[in-house]
Amino acid sequence: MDWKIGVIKGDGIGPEIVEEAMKVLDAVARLYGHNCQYRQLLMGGASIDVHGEPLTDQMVEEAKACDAILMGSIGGDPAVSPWYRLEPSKRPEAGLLKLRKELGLFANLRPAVLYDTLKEACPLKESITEDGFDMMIVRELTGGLYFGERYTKEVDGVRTAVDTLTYQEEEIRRVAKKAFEIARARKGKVTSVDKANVLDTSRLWRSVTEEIRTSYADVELEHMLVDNCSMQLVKNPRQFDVILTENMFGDILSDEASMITGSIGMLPSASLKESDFGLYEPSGGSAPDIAGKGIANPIAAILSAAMLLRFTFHLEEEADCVEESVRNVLKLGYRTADIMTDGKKQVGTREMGSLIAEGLRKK
Ligand SMILES: NC(=O)C1=CN([C@@H]2O[C@H](COP(=O)(O)OP(=O)(O)OC[C@H]3O[C@@H](n4cnc5c(N)ncnc54)[C@H](O)[C@@H]3O)[C@@H](O)[C@H]2O)C=CC1
Ligand SMILES: CC(C)CC(=O)C(=O)O
Ligand SMILES: [Mg+2]
Repeated sequence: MDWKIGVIKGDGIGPEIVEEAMKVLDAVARLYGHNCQYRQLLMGGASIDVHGEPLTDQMVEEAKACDAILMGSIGGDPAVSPWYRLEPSKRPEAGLLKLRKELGLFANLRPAVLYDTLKEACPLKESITEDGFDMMIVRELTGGLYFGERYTKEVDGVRTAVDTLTYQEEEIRRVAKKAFEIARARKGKVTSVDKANVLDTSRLWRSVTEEIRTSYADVELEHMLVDNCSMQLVKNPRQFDVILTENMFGDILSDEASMITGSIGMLPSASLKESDFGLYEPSGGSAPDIAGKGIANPIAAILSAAMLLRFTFHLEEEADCVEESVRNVLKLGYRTADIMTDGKKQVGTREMGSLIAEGLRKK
């Protein structure tokens, strides 16, 4: 099979971890006889440096011409980076939001799995983690607060900022359907997370998810308020199968879920639409605090590449092969700094990528 993959290395640790994901994709392609071609695309700070804007229209067109996009992360440290002296619509994050919107990637899948081998890296107590957990967060990605009208202006001499949270029923319906489909292929439970005791958008969210449930009699639906959900994630993460939620709640809850797997460096993601096209990226950011040190964990990027094989190309065996190699390398005791615990072997970004690429075994 021919793979035409757009690669956005991005900023900070982005290039370091994407190179390891490409190393693994190249190795899988060799093992299974696929032809992998990359097209480098610019976005975020890297694009600002060249084009003066975080994502050009030409990049969007080039991205659309690919089968899938593999991405690192974008952005810098706002306290020091010159990118944050630009107006907000010209900053790195605006490029990412534009890309998600232009490509219509409304469903962001963020799987949070506690590997047996990483229990020691999990900050939760043993009685909570002993049986592990495996959840999928389905986050709405192209609506809500991140895409509403926003401005800051003086009102009666007082600086006033406004962000708008809007959802239309169709935006909720399509992502809810995805969540129910995914739950059906897993343990059959959707927890829809909202703030329906306060927000109108959440009350609409509840009502639409209730409508969708009628087409999925085999899937259980429960509703949970977001503040309670953030607590339940650390109290009893095993209760969750699929968490369905809106854009900002999903952004926050998925970072929390990542930490209980050991590190944000472990959490991949897939951003999907109705077709097979998808954008695959780690859930975390560009980690400017560790960029250039060769210590970032590339596993989230590598597992994102596995999701690319599964969701865009429907190559289950190849995706399993990558995930299996990640599990084996962890079992052998190799750890990057963020998941390092006593008695394990600490390795850097490139070594971790090489171990996973070299550990691939055809089934
Ligand atoms: N999708 C994207 O491209 C995203 C970009 N960002 C951007 O990233 C920049 C930094 O944001 P932060 O709030 O610091 O979040 P962050 O996720 O980049 O970092 C938070 C903490 O996690 C650590 N970390 C993240 N990924 C890691 C990895 N692979 N291995 C080891 N440790 C890792 C960092 O070192 C840091 O201590 C900002 O400019 C932000 O806007 C943030 C989130 C998502
Ligand atoms: C940088 C933001 C626009 C996005 C974000 O934090 C995320 O997708 O996790
Ligand atoms: Mg985030």
